[in-house]
Amino acid sequence: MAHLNGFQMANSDKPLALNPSHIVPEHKRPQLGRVSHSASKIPVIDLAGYVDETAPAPSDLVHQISHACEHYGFFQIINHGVSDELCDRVLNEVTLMFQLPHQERARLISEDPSEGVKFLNYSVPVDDAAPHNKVSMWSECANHIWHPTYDFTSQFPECLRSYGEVVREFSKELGGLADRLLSLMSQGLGLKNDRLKCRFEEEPSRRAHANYYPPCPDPDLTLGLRAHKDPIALNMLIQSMGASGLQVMKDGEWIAIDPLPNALVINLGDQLQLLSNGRYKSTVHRAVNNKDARVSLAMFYGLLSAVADPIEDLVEV
Ligand SMILES: O=C(O)CCC(=O)C(=O)O
Ligand SMILES: [Fe+2]
Repeated sequence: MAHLNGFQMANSDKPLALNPSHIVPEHKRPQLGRVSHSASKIPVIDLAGYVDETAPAPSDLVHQISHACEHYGFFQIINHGVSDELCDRVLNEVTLMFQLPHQERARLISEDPSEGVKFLNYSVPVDDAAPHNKVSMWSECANHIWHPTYDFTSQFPECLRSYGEVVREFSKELGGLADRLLSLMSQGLGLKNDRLKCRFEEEPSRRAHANYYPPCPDPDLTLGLRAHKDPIALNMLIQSMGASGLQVMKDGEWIAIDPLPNALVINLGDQLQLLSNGRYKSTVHRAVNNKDARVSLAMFYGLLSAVADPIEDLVEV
């Protein structure tokens, strides 16, 4: 079987080739021909001019954010204040990281949740009715903590140095962006600007997932990431231009979030759904494959523990 540019998963002793472990049972395949690629189906919100999260935002902007959070749980943002040049450099470094010799990545495979950085190859059930039948996802993930100020890369191995440098720079920017988004989301819930931010600062969790989806000879038979909701509060994601892979379930239909120049994809996870007392939605999404490689970097932010209770002011008594 033809090898795919010689890419080798970190957990494998052979170059990657499509084999039975990757093949999704027929009734759970992505049916790519049925996916909607209509750009207008997921909101695109322009943050131009919104720089100070401590000041009240224009009511139209607050409305756009709360509408997207309530009805979609997903949106894209443009003019978000993170330079295009930096986003390009980050995505380039993600690509280079997955071009490291597979032995170097294999050394960083770990089950230890406290590990600073680890590589993962997922093998997961895709059908609730058959929880023991696992399918290998056609993807690899590098998972590490991030922080806007503290040097989280000091424990990174030498081979991730240049990735570490750029992702630190990016994390500074994303810390500020998270503050602005949480301020808008708080205002959308009728709360004080800093209400959500203060809640997260009690016990913050920040993890990054750098995802690599290798070129796939038959994307219709595989999944990059199975359908899931993110358990955390907020995800801020950049994706490579070109191949489209991220898809969102809306009204029973899969909708592709095709890469949009200079945009970040924002989605809410289960914690924000709970904190907002169900007003904001955590939405099912998945990643599918292409004949070409795709990369993304998901920056997750939320609370360390699962959230049980909504923000007090949102509970009617
Ligand atoms: O690669 C993507 O676009 C999806 C990533 C994602 O859903 C995740 O890391 O949880
Ligand atoms: Fe996700």
